Amino acid sequence: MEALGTGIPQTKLLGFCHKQIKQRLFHKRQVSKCDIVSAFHSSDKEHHHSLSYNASSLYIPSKERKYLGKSSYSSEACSFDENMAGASSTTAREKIGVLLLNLGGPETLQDVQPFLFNLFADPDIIRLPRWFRFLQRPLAQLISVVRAPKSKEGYASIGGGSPLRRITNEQADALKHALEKKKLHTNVYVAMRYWYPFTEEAIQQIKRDKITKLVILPLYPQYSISTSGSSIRVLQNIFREDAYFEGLPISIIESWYQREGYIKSMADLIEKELLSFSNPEEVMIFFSAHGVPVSYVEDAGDPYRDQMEHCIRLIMNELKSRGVTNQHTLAYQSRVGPVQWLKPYTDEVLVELGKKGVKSLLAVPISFVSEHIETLEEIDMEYKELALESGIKNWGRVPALGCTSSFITDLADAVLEALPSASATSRARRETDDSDNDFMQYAIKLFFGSILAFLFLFSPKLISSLRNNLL
Ligand SMILES: C=CC1=C(C)c2cc3[nH]c(cc4nc(cc5[nH]c(cc1n2)c(C)c5CCC(=O)O)C(CCC(=O)O)=C4C)c(C)c3C=C
Ligand SMILES: [Fe+2]
Repeated sequence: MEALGTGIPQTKLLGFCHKQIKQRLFHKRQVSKCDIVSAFHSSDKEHHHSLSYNASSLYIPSKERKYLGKSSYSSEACSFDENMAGASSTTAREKIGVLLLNLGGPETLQDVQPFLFNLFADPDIIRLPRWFRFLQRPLAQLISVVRAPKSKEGYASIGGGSPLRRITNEQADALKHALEKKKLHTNVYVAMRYWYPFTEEAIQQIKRDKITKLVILPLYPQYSISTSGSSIRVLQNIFREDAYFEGLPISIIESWYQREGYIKSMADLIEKELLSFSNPEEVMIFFSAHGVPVSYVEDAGDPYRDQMEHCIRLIMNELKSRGVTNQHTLAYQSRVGPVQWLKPYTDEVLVELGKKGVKSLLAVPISFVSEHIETLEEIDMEYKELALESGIKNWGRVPALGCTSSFITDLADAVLEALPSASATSRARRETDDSDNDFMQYAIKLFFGSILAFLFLFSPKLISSLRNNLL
């Protein structure tokens, strides 16, 4: 099993694993055991999992570098009235910021290749062993160029670009208003991981606005190393270099799929969509989650699969309590590259269900709260066609939550609940990575690495295998 065509056994990939993050946080003293447990372990309690910390307490091994195709851009943020004070837990002088984390998407077809470069250059997306990390960017360049034509086709079919920026801005606006209704006046910022507005810009804006307390809210209900984890790592890299952020009380809501408001909002959407079928009780509810490579869960301790399964249990229990007792199933979509991804795969399950005689199916995208290429193209076009070809007669799809008011109100409650636990502690002793400072080791790596990179990148076998797997 190889890691995304690198030729490196997947089982040997190191990356920065979730278990290591937990251990390192423990050893850095500043986060209590209790905080970590609440942040990483799922429970049936109906509150979010949040992690309060001071930025300087976190250890991050690798430097963040990314392609920046444009020289300037503005960060998206809702306006902030400095004189307005918030809810009971804040003081009149406090300036509360909410930072929404999201993936970002190409806005034009020209953006697609550099966007893909940013994505594949992320060490949380292609997880290379330490000694091979210098290959990250050349590999990202190669994979992004090879994959771009296929991705462009997808984006062209949904109007020439991703709707993510627009929808996320609308959600930011709606959240700000929902918080205002609850008497908390905030500035809501958007930080995208792979496209505009980039995380770094949102962070600069927070600093310029002199925010005094920050709640970080990833727009992914379930935690994965590859999504929320990656964005949080970037933030940690920025924060530990900056005295302002080291002193800023911060609370991170790591995952929130188990919140009552979210579960009920999802159940509402499903219930409503079932009614569009002529025989609603016969419809198979088909949850389709974005996949991750199996090694993330089995080797790196990514809680994503557990959280996904738990999330679906909670939604089905909620539906049951409303008298909806349809059959349901979960499958994983959008795999990339030759490695094993979480199973079962959406396309394979659709064919099986067709063979088994399922006639009506309601697809429910479950890992993301906005419409995006994988709902609009992959589910609505590719999977629908496959399902109909496989014998399924009646197809439906639940829309993404977007700005559904019960959902946004619940996110506002999550922010309010997270605020009291935002905390800052004194500057921690920084742990530097010895090997990063060791010039000899670096030179040796570079020498052998260059030879390997040459063999790797210019091998016709590798290039044709990449083409087969990425197109
Ligand atoms: C919870 C959601 C997501 C997980 C987990 C995730 C992991 C993951 N993704 C890739 C590769 C690609 N993802 C792409 C687009 C994309 N991914 C998500 C969400 C998750 N990804 C979203 C919302 C989007 C769409 C953004 C948009 O523009 O609308 C793409 C680009 C599109 C394409 O070419 O298919 C790639 C590539 C990996 C490798 C991965 C886990 C390791
Ligand atoms: Fe993805």
